Amino acid sequence: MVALIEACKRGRLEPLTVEIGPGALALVGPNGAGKSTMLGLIAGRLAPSCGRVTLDGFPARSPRASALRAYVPQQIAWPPHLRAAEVLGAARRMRGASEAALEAAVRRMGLEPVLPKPVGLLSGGMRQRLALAAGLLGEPPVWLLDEPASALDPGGFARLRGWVDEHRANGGTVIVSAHRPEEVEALADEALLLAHGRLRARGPVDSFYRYRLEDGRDLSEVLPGARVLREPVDTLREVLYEEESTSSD
Ligand SMILES: Nc1ncnc2c1ncn2[C@@H]1O[C@H](COP(=O)(O)OP(=O)(O)OP(=O)(O)O)[C@@H](O)[C@H]1O
Repeated sequence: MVALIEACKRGRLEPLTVEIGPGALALVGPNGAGKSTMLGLIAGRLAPSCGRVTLDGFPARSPRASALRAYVPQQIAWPPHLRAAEVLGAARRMRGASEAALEAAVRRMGLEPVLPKPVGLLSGGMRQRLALAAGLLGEPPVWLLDEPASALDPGGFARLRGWVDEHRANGGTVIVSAHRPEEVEALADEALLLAHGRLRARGPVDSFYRYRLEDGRDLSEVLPGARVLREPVDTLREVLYEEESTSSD
């Protein structure tokens, strides 16, 4: 399975070429960097302004590509009176998945106690678990997760991590946007850094800090928020924390 992005989105993402194979790739970068835009392009929710986006050669907006991927956006507005079980049932029918796949997804995310509840009465974390279970049930090869961990408690995060680990061990692809270094380190093997709509760097999570841009400059030279970094850039953790602390100035 290969996702290929040779595309741009006007005003949001400059032209870039990215090939993504099996494994887990984290999209990182400051607010407004273009992470959700990139996920939206791969998810077929956004049309590129130039170029093309394909999954295994199929255009991202084609039905063939949609059968290959699951997309869990940052927020989903379900009608509040729908029960969690009804949301999952609708997702199962839409995906053409089995009852067993639905039950497995419910167990994965620990949703048994909230199945009879209207989604409008669920906590933010439980809604996020529901979004993950509904989005990932049936487990297509490519998972697109937009900040999946932000509302999860440690128990929910451990469940997500376990599911992601198993998917990547089975040869699946996970593309996940995340801000917190501990989430990036837990969920991904590789990180891709976007800033201001441009691809800045890509490298293994555990050696990202030693990554140099193709033009020879250090990461800290092109990320405005990273200017204050100690030299050399020591860890991905440091890059993101410094970016956070300078953006609140
Ligand atoms: N519907 C839209 N129409 C036009 N521009 C948009 C739209 N949604 C987002 N943008 C802009 O596109 C750029 C990239 O936004 P995007 O949501 O992809 O960033 P992000 O990296 O996911 O940010 P965050 O970390 O805040 O979620 C930003 O400048 C944003 O203001």
